[in-house]
Amino acid sequence: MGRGNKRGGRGGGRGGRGRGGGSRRGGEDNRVSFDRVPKQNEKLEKYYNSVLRLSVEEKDDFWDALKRELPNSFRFAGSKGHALAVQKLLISRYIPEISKISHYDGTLVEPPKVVPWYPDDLAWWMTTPKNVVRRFPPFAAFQKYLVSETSVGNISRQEVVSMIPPLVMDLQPSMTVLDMCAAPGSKAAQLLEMVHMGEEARMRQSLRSHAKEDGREVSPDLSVSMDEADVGNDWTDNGRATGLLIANDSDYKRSHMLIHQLKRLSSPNLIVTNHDATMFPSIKLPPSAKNPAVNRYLKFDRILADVPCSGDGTTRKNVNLWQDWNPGNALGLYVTQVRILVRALQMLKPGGRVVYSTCSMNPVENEAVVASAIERCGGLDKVKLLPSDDKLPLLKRRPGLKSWSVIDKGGIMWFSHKDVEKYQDEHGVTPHTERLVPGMFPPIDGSEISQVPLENCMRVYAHLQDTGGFFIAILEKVTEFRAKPESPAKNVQTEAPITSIVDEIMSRATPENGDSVLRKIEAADALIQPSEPSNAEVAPVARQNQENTTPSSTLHARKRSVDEVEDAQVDAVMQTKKLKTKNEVDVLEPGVENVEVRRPPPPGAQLDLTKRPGDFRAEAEARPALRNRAGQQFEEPFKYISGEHPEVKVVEEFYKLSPRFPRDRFMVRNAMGEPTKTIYYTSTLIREILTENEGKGIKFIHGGVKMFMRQDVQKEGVCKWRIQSEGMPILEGYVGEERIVRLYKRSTLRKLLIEMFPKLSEGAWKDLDEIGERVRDIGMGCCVLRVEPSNEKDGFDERIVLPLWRSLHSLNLMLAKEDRTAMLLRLFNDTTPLVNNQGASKKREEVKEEDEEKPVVKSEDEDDELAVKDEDEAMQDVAPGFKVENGEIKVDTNMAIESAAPVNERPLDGIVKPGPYSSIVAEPKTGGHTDVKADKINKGEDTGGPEQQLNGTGGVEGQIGNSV
Ligand SMILES: C[S@@+](CC[C@H](N)C(=O)[O-])C[C@H]1O[C@@H](n2cnc3c(N)ncnc32)[C@H](O)[C@@H]1O
Repeated sequence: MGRGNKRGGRGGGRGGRGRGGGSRRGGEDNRVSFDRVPKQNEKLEKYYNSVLRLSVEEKDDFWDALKRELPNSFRFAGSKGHALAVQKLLISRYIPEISKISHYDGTLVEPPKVVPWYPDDLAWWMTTPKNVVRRFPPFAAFQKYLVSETSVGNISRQEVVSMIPPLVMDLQPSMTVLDMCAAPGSKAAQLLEMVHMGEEARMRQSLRSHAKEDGREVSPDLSVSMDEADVGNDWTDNGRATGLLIANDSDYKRSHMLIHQLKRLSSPNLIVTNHDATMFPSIKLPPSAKNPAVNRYLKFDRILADVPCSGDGTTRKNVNLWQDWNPGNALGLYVTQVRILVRALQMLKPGGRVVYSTCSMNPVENEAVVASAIERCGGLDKVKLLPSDDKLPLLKRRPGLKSWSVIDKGGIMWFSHKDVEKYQDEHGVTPHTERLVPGMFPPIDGSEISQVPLENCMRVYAHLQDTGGFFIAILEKVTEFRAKPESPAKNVQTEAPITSIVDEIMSRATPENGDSVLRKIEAADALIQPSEPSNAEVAPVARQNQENTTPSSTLHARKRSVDEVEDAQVDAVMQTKKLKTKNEVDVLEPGVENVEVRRPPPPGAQLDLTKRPGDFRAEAEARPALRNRAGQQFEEPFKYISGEHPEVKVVEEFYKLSPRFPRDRFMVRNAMGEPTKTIYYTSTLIREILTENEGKGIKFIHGGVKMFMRQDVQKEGVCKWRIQSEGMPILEGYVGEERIVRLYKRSTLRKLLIEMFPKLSEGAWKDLDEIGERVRDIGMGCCVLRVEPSNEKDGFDERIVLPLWRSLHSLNLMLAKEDRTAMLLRLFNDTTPLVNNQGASKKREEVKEEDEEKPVVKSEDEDDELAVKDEDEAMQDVAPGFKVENGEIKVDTNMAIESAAPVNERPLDGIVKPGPYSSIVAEPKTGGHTDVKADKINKGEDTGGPEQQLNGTGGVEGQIGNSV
C-alpha cells in the first residue's frame, strides 16, 4: 500500500476523525491542543509559496486559513425527500432559537449556515466555538438533534470539500459505479444515494399503477410532487434502482468501517470488495444469450479514484501535518496514484468517466498523475480531461496548474527532470533525488502530452471559502486502449503491480516459449472473436475455462481486447498463487534481452492480513481469523436460493406476497446454500456478479440487504421469518393486507415509540386507540406498521413504514433505542425517556418463560457482521435488553429490544434500524417542545434520561472532525 497510511496523510490511519493531538471527547482540550501546535514547516511553506503562484496578499490569506481550525460541517443523507424532511427541522426548529443567542458583548452568535454550492441546501457548516455551543441551551438542543440524527444515519458529518467529487460525477441511477479507495465511506455513501436517487418515488408510482391487479390499497399520497429529474429514469425493474456501486478499499480493517457506514443505507445494489486498486480484478458477467461463447466483463460508467495522498490540504484538521509534512510523501505516492488512475481508466466503458481526487495541493500527486495516466493510456485520443468550470458554479476554485517544480526529500526544488539527470550524471543517484521520475514534472513543451488541458482540473484552497484544500479532475474515456507499460524507473524500486507487468509483457515481442503466464497470454492473443458492442467488455470463454484452450472456429478474428489483458492478469495471479509460495520471483523472459519481469504477489499479499477488523469492536478482535489455504481471510459464500425453496414459500404464504415481487434474488451466506438464519436480497446485477465470480479469487466482503431473519417461535402457524427493517422499504409494498396495521394518529405512534411491549391482553389493547382492535385481532408474528399520511390535525404529512411484532400478550415496534429516541425527537420534539413495560425488575429467566413467542435473537449472524456489538453489552456479558446491576441481571430499559435472548447474543440482530430509504420521516404538524409527561411513562422507572441515552452515542464532542 502507498504512503497514504502515514499519520496525517489520507488513506488510512486517522480516517479523518479527531483533531490535532487532542482527545476525541474533550472539545475544549482539542481546541487548546489545536492552538498549541506550532504551525510552521519551512519546506511546506517554501514549496507552496513558489508553486501556487499566489499574490502577496493572497498568500497571507492562504496561510492564515490553513492555520485556522476547520468549521464543522454535515450533510443530510439518504433519499432526497427524506433528507429534506430532516433538514426542514433544522431550519424551522433549531435555527430560529440559535439565532436569538448573543455573546457577552451583545453580538449575535452565528447559526449554522448553508454551504452555498451544495445542491438543495443539504450541506451545512458552523463556526461556533464549542464553548459557546456548550453554554447555551438552544445549542444543546441542536446538538442533541445532530447527534441523534447522525447516529441513525440521517446526517453525515463530512468535510465540505470531501463532498465535491461525487457531485461532479454526473451519476445517473442506472449506472455501474466503482469507488476504488472508498473507506471510511463518506463519498461512497453519497454515490450510493445517487444510485438510489428517485427510487422511493418511482416505486410508489409503480405500486400505485399496479394496485388494482395486486389487490392492494395504496397510501394516500400527500407528498409534494417531485421534479422529473428527482424521480430519475430507472424504470426497468418496477422503479427499483438497477445501478450498482462497488465500494473497494485495500485495507481490510478500513473496508469494514466502510461496510459499517454503507450498511445504514440498506442498499441491495452495493458490493464491498477488498482489493488493491492498482490491480482491481476484472469482474465477470454471465454470457449474453446472443453470444454465449463470449465472456463478458463488467465495465463501469463512473469511477471515483479518491486516492491515498499526502493530505496536505487537511492541515486545518490534521494539525500534526505541520510537523509531519515532508516532500518525500508525495513522491512516494505518485507511482501508486498513477497506477490506480490507469486501472480506473481501463475499467471504464468508452464514454464513462473517472473522477480523480486528492486532498493534497501538491501537483506531483495531482496534475502530474493526471498527465502521466493519460499518457500511459495512449493520449488525448483515448482519454479526455473534461472542463470542470461548469460544475458547482458557487464553489470558488482555481484552475489546474500547467507548470510546477518538484521538491525533493531534501527540500531542493527541481524545475525539470533533465536537471535531475544532469545532476545525477555528475553526482550519482542520491537518496534525495532517487524518487524523482520524469512523469512528476510538467509535460515537456511540444510533446503530445503537453496538449492535455491541465487547467481543466479544479483546485480548491482553504482561503477561498474557508474549507480544506482539495484537487479534482474529471476524465472521460474516449475509446478502448492498451495501457503503455510504466516507464522503466531507473531509480525507483517499487513493486510493479500486475497490471503494469502484464502491460509490459503484452507490449513486447512474442516469446518462442516462456513461463505459463506468458503462454496463457499468447493463447489469449491467438484467439479469435466476434465483435460485440463496446460497453460489454468481452473476452473468449476459452481463456477463462483453462481446460478449454481451443478457440472456437466459428469466431471471427478481432483485435485483442483490453480485458484479455486484464484476464491474463487474473489468470497470472491465480497461476502465481499455485506455483509459488514466495511473493516475488525474477524471471528472465525468453526472447527479451535480460529484462527483469517481477512476478506479482498473490492477491492480498501486499496487505496486512494479520489482523481482523476489530479496531472498533472488541468482540471482533477476539474472533479468530478464518483463512483459506492461500492465507486469505475467509468470507462466507454468497449463495442464491430458488424462489421455489420451501422457506421462500413459507414467507410468501405468511406475508401474502404479491406475485410481482421478484423471487429470484434471495441469497444466504453459508456453504450449504440453505436459509438457516438470514435471507438476504440483492439486485439482479449483483446476483449475476456474485454468482458468476464465485470461487474466482475476488474478495467480496459485503453484499445484500437482510430481508428476513429467522425467529424461533414455538407457536404453530407463526412464520419464523420476520422482516428486517433493512428490507422493509423494498418489500412492504408487496405485503398483503393480512399483515398490515394502519396507524393515523401522532399520539398513537408516540405511545408506541416511548413504550416497549405495550400490553394487549386484559383489554389493554383499547389504550392503543385506532390500532387497538386491529392489533388485538391480527395473528402473532411480524407485521408491517403503516403510518398513513392524512390532513387531520393529529396526522402525519408523510408515510412511515415500520416493522411491528405481535406477541401473545403484547406488541412491540422493532426499533433500536437510538432510532426510537431519534424519531421521538424528530417527530415530536420529545425527549421523554423510553419505558419498558416488561418491568424493570424482571429477571431474564422469568421473561423468557413468559414471553417465549417473542423475537429471540440467537447466535452469531451469518454474515460475520463485525461492527454491531454494543461495547457496553459485550462487557456486561448479558443478553441484549438486560444489564448487570449490583450483581443482578435486570431489564435494561435503555434498550428498546424485545428479547429474552441468551447470554452472548448479538443485540442488533433482534432490533431494527430503519435506514434513510425506509420512509421514516414525517414533518410534525405542530412545532415546539411537547414535554408531555405521559401517565404510564414517568413512573420513575429506571429508564435513564434522554441525556444519558443521547450521550451514549458519543456526544457531539465525540464526533467532531469530519470524514474526508
Ligand atoms: C483518502 S482515503 C479515501 C476516503 C474515502 N474516499 C472517503 O470518502 O471516505 C484513501 C483510501 O485508500 C485506501 N488505499 C490506500 N492504498 C490503496 C490501494 N492501493 N488500493 C485501494 N485502496 C487503497 C486507504 O485504505 C484509504 O481508505
